[in-house]
Amino acid sequence: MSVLDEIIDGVRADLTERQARVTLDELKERAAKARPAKDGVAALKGDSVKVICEVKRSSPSKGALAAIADPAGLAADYEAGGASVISVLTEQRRFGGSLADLEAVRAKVDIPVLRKDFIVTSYQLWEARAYGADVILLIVSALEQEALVSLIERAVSIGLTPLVEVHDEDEVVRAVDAGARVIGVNARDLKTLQVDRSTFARVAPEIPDHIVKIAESGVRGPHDLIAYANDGADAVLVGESLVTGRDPKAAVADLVAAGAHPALRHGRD
Ligand SMILES: O=C(O)c1ccccc1NCC(=O)[C@H](O)[C@H](O)COP(=O)(O)O
Repeated sequence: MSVLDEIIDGVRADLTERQARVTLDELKERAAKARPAKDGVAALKGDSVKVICEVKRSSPSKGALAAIADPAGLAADYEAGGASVISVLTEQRRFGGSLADLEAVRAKVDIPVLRKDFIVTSYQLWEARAYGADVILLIVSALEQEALVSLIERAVSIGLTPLVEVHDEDEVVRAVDAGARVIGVNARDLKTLQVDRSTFARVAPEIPDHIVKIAESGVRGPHDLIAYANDGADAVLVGESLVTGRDPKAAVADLVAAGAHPALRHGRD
């Protein structure tokens, strides 16, 4: 069984427990009272390369990364540094996240918030909206095509922007066929957990021009953002280097400044 399979088994077990406590109707009522969702696509487009900053306590590949007692405070620092979107890992067992983290971050920042989790049912989409998310992650390798199509449709219908994650060219075809408008290429192989930054350069050319392209994982600093941007990234998603660094706000500001460099505008206008 792969690491991804193991994670999803745990996600399904936790989901069963939450579904027994909170009905779908209750979630929908809560979602109806939430602030309207912000436009994730608009937040990720523009002249500069955008930065998505992640609240990440631990990971299957590295174990504990950072305690993060105040996820909302960290998110506020990211926003002050110029982040375009905050990513909140809500998976509990392997990443130490929660829906409470999502809710706290949503209450603190004005920019769009991504619920980063392993979404396999529409119940989790309603949870995402009920706790204030604007964007959700759908991982192609974790979903049958029919489920991918239906989750994208349902997400859009309730105002969420789906970020559809791929790892290879075949998954790009599936994501595009399913109607993705935002595609993230994850450099981390979810079976081996190895990060290969060259994945984006190989896979991104297969993504049609009108789709927002995000390079996920392995960004250690501005040099990696610039490399991803030169290979066509509209945005980068950064976790580990921000949560393990000494000054997240300054680190984000450095990334944002690199992403706004006029030299990167070539081919992006
Ligand atoms: O981070 C992991 O070890 C991991 C393992 C299995 C599935 C997903 C995993 N991470 C989720 C992510 O995609 C990253 O948190 C995100 O792209 C940020 O990456 P990084 O900047 O390298 O922390």
